[in-house]
Amino acid sequence: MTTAPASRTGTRLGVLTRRAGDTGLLAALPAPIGALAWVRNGSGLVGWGEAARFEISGPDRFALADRWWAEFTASLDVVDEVGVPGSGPVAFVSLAFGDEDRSVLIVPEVIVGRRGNHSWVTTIGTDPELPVTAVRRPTGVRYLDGRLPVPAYREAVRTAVDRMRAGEAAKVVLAHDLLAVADEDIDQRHLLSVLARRYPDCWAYAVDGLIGATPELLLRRTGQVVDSRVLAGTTWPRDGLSDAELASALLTSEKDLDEHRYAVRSLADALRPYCSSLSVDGPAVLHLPNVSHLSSDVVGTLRDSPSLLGLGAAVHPTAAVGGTPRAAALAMIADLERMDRGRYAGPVGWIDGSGDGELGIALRCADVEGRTARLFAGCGLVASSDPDTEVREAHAKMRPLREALS
Ligand SMILES: C=C(O[C@@H]1C=C(C(=O)O)C=C[C@H]1O)C(=O)O
Repeated sequence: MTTAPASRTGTRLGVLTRRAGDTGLLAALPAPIGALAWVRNGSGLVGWGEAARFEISGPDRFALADRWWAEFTASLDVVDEVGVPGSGPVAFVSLAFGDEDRSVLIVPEVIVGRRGNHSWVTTIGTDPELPVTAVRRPTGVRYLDGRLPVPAYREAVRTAVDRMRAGEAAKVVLAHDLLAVADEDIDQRHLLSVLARRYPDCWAYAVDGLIGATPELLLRRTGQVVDSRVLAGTTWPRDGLSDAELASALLTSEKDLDEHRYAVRSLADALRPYCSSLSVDGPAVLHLPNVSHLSSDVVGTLRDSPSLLGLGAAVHPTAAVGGTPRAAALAMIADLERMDRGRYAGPVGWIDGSGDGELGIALRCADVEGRTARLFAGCGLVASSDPDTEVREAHAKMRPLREALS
């Protein structure tokens, strides 16, 4: 399914990027819904309003989104007084994990950006000049089963482990969901600001109601350089263990190292054909307040100038969120999860008019609509995984959103 660009037809849209004072990104968001964000350690982009929207589903979603963005940017009159990645026209991107669900690109009317010493405001078309309303915290939040409640998830993990022991796949990532319902419509800015404050090393994001803070960078393109942060292999704070003890447990766990190797290999193998050089640095341990992960950084020099979405099509889904071999793992996910992942575990981030941008993996997130938030979390499984441990790991991964909703 394709929908036509919803840009204002007939006239060329004007885009103006001007330097601005550094006033804080998330605090600029004017309204409780419709937040667009990609923020880490106080830098990044936020946006609001919609100058254009493109929705798509199907196996060609990356290519069709890419083509739409190229055509859309070619139709703009751009004045960019800053000239860094993220200035000028930007689309916020949130693509579905699978072929069936809806993917979306949104071009805001207003973007506020910060990168290094640069701060700017971009307007696309007209600035709606919305007054900033007060941020409201959600009240009366209660939790309900999602499509795959915990007992059914535990059983799905058990079955996946049995099937991997029988040789069906080496790694598969299974996820489950949970519903949170508040008394009133949830203010997306509250979730974003709590996530950004408690998880400053993650990328706090919001696109069309999908709100989260991901520690995993699928791909970033900055000119000819492409890089990625691959995570797989997880533990979490317990029994008073220090960070050093958690790190040494992870770095010596064959199960976690296996999970990690599959994920790095899937990303690096898919990226290598596009690169004249590619290096992998890791694994090291990334400590977050709720979990610690094995983490590897991959950096490549691009041979030509493939677009970020084109590269995304080549690497998604990595074995961090799919499995190994990919086709067998995806078949097992469809068979055992029996829920739509929607945009969870899909690429999320932004692209600009010169082909630069950042796509994270949409983890540690909730799909927010009105009073309801649908939370997701998943775990990489290998033949030696234990169902109860994986259920606890998924619980730890939902903690950021539960904290933000409480
Ligand atoms: C699937 C998720 O996380 C992924 C799975 C991990 C693991 O199994 O160790 C670690 C990081 C992510 O790549 C999630 O957070 O929902």
